[in-house]
Amino acid sequence: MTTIEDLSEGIRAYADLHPKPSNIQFQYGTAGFRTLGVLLESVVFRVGVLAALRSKKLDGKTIGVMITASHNPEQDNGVKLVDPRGEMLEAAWENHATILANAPTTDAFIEVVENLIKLTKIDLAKPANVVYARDTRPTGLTLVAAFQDGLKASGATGRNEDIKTTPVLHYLVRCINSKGTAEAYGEDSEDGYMRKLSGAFKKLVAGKKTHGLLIVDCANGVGAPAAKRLAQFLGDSLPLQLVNTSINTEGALNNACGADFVKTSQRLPPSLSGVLRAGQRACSLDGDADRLIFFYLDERNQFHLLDGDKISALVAAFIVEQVRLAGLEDTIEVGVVQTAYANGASTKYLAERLPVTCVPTGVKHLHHAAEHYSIGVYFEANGHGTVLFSPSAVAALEQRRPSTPAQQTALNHLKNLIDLINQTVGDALSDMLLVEVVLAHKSFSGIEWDALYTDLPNRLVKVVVKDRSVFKTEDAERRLVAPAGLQKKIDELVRKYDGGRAFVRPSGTEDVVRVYAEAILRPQADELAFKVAGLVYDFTGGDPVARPREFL
Ligand SMILES: CC(=O)N[C@H]1[C@@H](OP(=O)(O)O)O[C@H](CO)[C@@H](O)[C@@H]1O
Ligand SMILES: [Mg+2]
Repeated sequence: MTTIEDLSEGIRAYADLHPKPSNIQFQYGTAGFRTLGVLLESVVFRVGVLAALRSKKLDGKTIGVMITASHNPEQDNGVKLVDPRGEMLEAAWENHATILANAPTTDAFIEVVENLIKLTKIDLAKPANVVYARDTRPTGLTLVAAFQDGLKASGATGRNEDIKTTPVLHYLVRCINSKGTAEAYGEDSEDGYMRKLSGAFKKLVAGKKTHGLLIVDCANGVGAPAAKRLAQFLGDSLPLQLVNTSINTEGALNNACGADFVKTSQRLPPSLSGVLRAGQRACSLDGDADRLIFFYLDERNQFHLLDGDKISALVAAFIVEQVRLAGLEDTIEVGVVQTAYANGASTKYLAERLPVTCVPTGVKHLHHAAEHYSIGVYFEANGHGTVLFSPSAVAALEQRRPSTPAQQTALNHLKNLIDLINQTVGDALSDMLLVEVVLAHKSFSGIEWDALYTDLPNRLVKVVVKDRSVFKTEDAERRLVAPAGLQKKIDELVRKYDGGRAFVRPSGTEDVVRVYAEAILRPQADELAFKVAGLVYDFTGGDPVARPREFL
């Protein structure tokens, strides 16, 4: 496809098979496009064309496309693009994606495509390469077919990876594009990924005791087949017991299981009761296996959550320790990135030990901020995160000539961590191995890990408002600048609570405003959250009749 005319003709041949539903506006948000799966055919078709154009723009580098709605209900689906280094799509192109998705007719779509080509100076003679995968949702196959039509319409070469986890797709993109270069990331296959992770894991835990059987809740999603394969590669180095692995059972995906369920409801998935024993650890993946939450039951069978903040604290402290043991504390600065949803106790624990940055919600913000440290650790409280080693940190590790066996050991550990950690994106399976490495090194069970700091009781509440776009924030979303006057009222409330903190922001993924509150005592955290929720509701003219009863 070398001319605009060819491309327009190609699009015309397929676009009418996937017409845009007339009453819907699509938005490429924090997680790409996401809505009911049956509404997305036109969007994925157009994303096929967009991915081809993005690839041409980048000299034929391979672009990734993942069809998933992560932790959302089974009937939802979504699609997002992955840039050549395995990172999220460049922000300017999110905008192009939204415009393309909303063109009302085939003619209008062709026109915006032509505009995009001119605006971004795309040379259509360049090749286009796209690698794509989907999660286990029932709408996935139909959407893949529509997406493939988008590739055909634009003459792109596609590589179908079928059912894969989101992090594996990101990994593949980076491997394909870095093949044969000095930055070669690995073998571009799922087994290559498994070999890389499990190989590094085995080296890191050699001579250490891992902690018996780890229960893995796979959310009845794509994590199940991936974890099964990983278990084969891990062998005895980390025995896994997989639960919630029914990927073909209708309605099972993310239903009363998975990382989002555990984090949001702060309790054990019912399917694990009677399976998880007191003192034993377990973890939950989300529907596309890029989030991870740990938990355990104490001797009184009380549930304890070990969330993204706890993972961050555990991992950051370990890396700082290894950097010091390697004698590199003056060369390598380890820093942590969080969002406002990080538990206040975690921020305090971390800030006493290393630099901490707070950024707005959404992984791309965390990822970019983490790139500013030589080693940047980032996790959202909900369990999405990873660790980034900058080129300068990698170089420092390579150049370092250790003067003692202890320095040599720490240096080896850090180098193996680079291979263990999926640096393209948060990765539940890679993070699970990372946590197990640190626990093995520290001889920690869930209890000692949990004791690093005590979470402040907290509560997250959704408020449905008429128009969430009137909510504007500043200071990494911790304060409202609009609607005018509301922040002052929130401040007045917060002041009345011991250790109180609360903030309000519009969700980027749902049509709600979120209220977060924490305080020293559980009833106080709840009260503060429901008072702020009530305040937000009333302040924005919420209907008194429909006012949720729990709002105070
Ligand atoms: C409080 C919360 O968990 N918010 C989530 C949620 O964003 P919202 O903008 O809050 O809807 O979805 C994002 C994408 O998955 C995730 O990055 C973020 O952490
Ligand atoms: Mg996810």
